Amino acid sequence: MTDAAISLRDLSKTYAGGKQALRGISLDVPRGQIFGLLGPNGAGKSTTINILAGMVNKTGGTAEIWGFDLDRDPRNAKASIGIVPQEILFDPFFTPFETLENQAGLYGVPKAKRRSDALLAAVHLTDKRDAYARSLSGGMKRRLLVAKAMVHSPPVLVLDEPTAGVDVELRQQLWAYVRELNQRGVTVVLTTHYLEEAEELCDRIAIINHGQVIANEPTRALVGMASEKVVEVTVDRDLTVPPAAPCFEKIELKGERTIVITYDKRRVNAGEVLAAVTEAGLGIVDVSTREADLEDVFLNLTRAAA
Ligand SMILES: Nc1ncnc2c1ncn2[C@@H]1O[C@H](COP(=O)(O)OP(=O)(O)OP(=O)(O)O)[C@@H](O)[C@H]1O
Repeated sequence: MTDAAISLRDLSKTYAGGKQALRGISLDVPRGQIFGLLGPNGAGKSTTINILAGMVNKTGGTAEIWGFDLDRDPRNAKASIGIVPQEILFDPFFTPFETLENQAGLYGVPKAKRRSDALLAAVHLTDKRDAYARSLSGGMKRRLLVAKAMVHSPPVLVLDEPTAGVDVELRQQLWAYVRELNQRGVTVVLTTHYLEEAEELCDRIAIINHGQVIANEPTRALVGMASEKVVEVTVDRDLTVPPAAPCFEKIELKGERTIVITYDKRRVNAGEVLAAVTEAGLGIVDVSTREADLEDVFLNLTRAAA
């Protein structure tokens, strides 16, 4: 037993048709964090989450949720986790309030301890309390799903691609709520394709590729792993062909006077890159640099492991 919120050891899954979706996933989600699970399509994120949700049976390894082993103590393991699935599935004839009450009933939450109205308020659905679920917008349904996953007050909340297809404003609202829950002590695990969001929101990120963990680091350390940097230089004359230099990994023209240079910060520094521009006979009018972001790291890691 560990004191991690979720602890996976050598978790594997081979589907009935022979597809090996997970090839021995081992990772710990520290308690109290927002943990990101990233990976390209088909990497095994949903399979991992579905195993935790009890919807898919693992074929090897162990999983613990809040210290409870999924095989030996499934009831406590299940009570410790709330899952917001990727797909929106509701009974269209129940209202949001009834949906939450029914779910609380399924989890055996006594009436006196139910918090349906508070949950509806938290996800800004109080004014839809008694509307039919089928009349809710996609975004409202997604918020209701989050509330539904929290009816039994689990210490761990897992969100599978919660903001896919959700507009920017709503995404911000959802993230604000996730942050609020986290501040109140809920450990959050999320899968997302929005790297920027993972970077902004997550304390720690694991990257899965072809059913294996290829990185598992604090977000800052992961972003620091990027070796490429980009510098944008505006020069003093129009160009039709960008200059070349051995220290440039890549160079592109953006408009007539701006060149975008990618360089490897392990090999050269920005001074050398700018000196190469000057040596090409160009005057420098303006410079801006961009730190490599998670996307660069992600592409490098998944490409290297392809
Ligand atoms: N029920 C199933 N039967 C057979 N193969 C499956 C099943 N579910 C998933 N797979 C396969 O297992 C692999 C992992 O899929 P999974 O859905 O876990 O990936 P993912 O990382 O969640 O991707 P996505 O972001 O596209 O949902 C994929 O190759 C997928 O085709």
